[in-house]
Amino acid sequence: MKRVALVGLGTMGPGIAARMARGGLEVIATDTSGAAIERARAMLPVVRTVMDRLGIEPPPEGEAEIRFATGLREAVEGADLVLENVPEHAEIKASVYREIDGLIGPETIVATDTSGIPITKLQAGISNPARFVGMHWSNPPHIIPMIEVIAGEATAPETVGAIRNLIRSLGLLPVVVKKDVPGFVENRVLYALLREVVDLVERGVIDPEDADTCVSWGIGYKIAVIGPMALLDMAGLDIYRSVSSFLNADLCNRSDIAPLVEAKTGAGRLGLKTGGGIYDYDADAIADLQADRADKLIAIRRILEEGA
Ligand SMILES: NC(=O)C1=CN([C@@H]2O[C@H](COP(=O)(O)OP(=O)(O)OC[C@H]3O[C@@H](n4cnc5c(N)ncnc54)[C@H](O)[C@@H]3O)[C@@H](O)[C@H]2O)C=CC1
Ligand SMILES: Cc1ncc(C(=O)O)c(C(=O)O)c1O
Repeated sequence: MKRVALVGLGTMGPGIAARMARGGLEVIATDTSGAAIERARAMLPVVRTVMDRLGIEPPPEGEAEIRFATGLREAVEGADLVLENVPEHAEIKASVYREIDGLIGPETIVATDTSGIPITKLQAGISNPARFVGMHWSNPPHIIPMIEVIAGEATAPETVGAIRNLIRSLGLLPVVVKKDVPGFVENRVLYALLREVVDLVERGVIDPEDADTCVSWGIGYKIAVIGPMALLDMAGLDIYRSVSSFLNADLCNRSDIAPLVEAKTGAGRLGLKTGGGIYDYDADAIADLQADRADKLIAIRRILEEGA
């Protein structure tokens, strides 16, 4: 696999483009928004510096080029892989698949970075579903090494194998999800946690800052080293059995969107990208906050990879 077309340059696209180019893949990236293309172009030096600090080396042939295209036709022409990164709405994704369908060859793989729309549903809108697959990166994609690979009912095993091998060749960690369940694995786990934390904050059990301290220093720090299944063994399955016998029934099980989230999104408070969400952000301090987070993620990743 040599050439990748990346469609969508919002939160995820620029980091993915940079990571793939660092791995030697020629990237042609596009977005319907000219502003998004310019923002992505401007982000590349910062992202490359973070990858340098992570010690992510290019292959002997060197880092590949990233080009920006203003239209889908130019972006996907000659691509071995088209990676779709447009918003998480099935209809928007379907319109992209309809548009590229006539522009790509039978060998081109189309992958989606959907956070959790079933692949079987998305691949129904493409004429070669055997070459369609989920490739779910985690944010920030130039730092987090794990990528989920998900087959839909019509995905060929060779397509899964090709994407898994591609991820390995980039020095990243593919995890093949064996069933096409909504949210796959990473987001099922993350959203179980987020649902509970939002509920606890909403019910006044804890303030947002203390919830973050509790989860980051109590669970997050430990879980980076000891995964949840291994944690069960560390705690003892007898303990888990006793606690879960009364606690499971009391955990949040709401199936709608929490009022706190509806209120914030309704007021346009989407988080960092609008200058405020759960917390408020000073526009001048956002770059420093992101740099500080990148520094810490780099330091933790080095230790996890190399040992203390
Ligand atoms: N934000 C996150 O933390 C993560 C998001 N994802 C998934 O990745 C995908 C992209 O997410 P984000 O980057 O957060 O979205 P975003 O909303 O930040 O960016 C999407 C970009 O797609 C562009 N776009 C819309 N329609 C287009 C079209 N027809 N052709 C080309 N470009 C088009 C928009 O202009 C925008 O720049 C979604 O499916 C999302 O669920 C996956 C992992 C993490
Ligand atoms: C809130 C949220 N939702 C989805 C994702 C994703 O992986 O798709 C993430 C992420 O961190 O990557 C996320 O934080």
